Amino acid sequence: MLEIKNLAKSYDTRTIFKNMNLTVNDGEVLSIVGPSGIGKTTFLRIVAGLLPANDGEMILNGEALDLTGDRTGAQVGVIFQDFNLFPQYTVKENVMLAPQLVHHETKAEAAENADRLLQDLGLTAQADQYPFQLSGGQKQRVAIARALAMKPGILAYDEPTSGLDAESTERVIAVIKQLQAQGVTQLVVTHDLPFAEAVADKTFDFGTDVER
Ligand SMILES: Nc1ncnc2c1ncn2[C@@H]1O[C@H](COP(=O)(O)OP(=O)(O)OP(=O)(O)O)[C@@H](O)[C@H]1O
Repeated sequence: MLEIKNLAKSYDTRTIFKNMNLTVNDGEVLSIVGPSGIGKTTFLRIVAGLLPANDGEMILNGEALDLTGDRTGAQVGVIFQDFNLFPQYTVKENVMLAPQLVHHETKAEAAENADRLLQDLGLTAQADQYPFQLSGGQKQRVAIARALAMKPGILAYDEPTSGLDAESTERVIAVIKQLQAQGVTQLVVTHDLPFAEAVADKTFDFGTDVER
């Protein structure tokens, strides 16, 4: 479960949001919507531990997350819009790298987990390919596999359907639902309302649900 209490963020003197309160239960999918420039990416970067909050708390499965913008743990897995895959590594290597470096998994353990995740996400045939050889939808699923390999308490996606065709969007919906059935808690920042409708258990609207 993710609990957000009284979260606030300003850039200099400009308040982007304040008194933000939110609870996402295990296995729930929360969609985060709102007009352009309202603060969704800012919020996601705070959740990811990349940007400091000015005030508030974020508690994941009973553990307070660092909100100084300098988090070292891997409690939150984030799938960014540009995927940030390592271009010099194969798909499987992309998935294997961080668990070995951060969780000190052996190469054999990391390989076994990567094989399983790639199979779950329909990417077994792409395991030895490089990111430049993949479609947008395949890159998206590699980014999801790579995030899941770190066994995060929550997964957060930034605009996961942007640039995807209808078939790839359907596939992302299927992946999110599959993870939801496994009890994975997920946050989805999106402009795509039909997509939000298809995956979300509940919606947080930055246009109306926060103070500023
Ligand atoms: N580093 C920064 N310094 C100052 N202001 C910023 C900074 N980053 C973002 N902002 C401002 O904060 C506001 C929220 O930006 P943010 O990118 O979070 O919005 P968004 O809801 O994700 O928009 P979009 O849907 O267009 O991506 C915007 O007005 C933006 O100009």
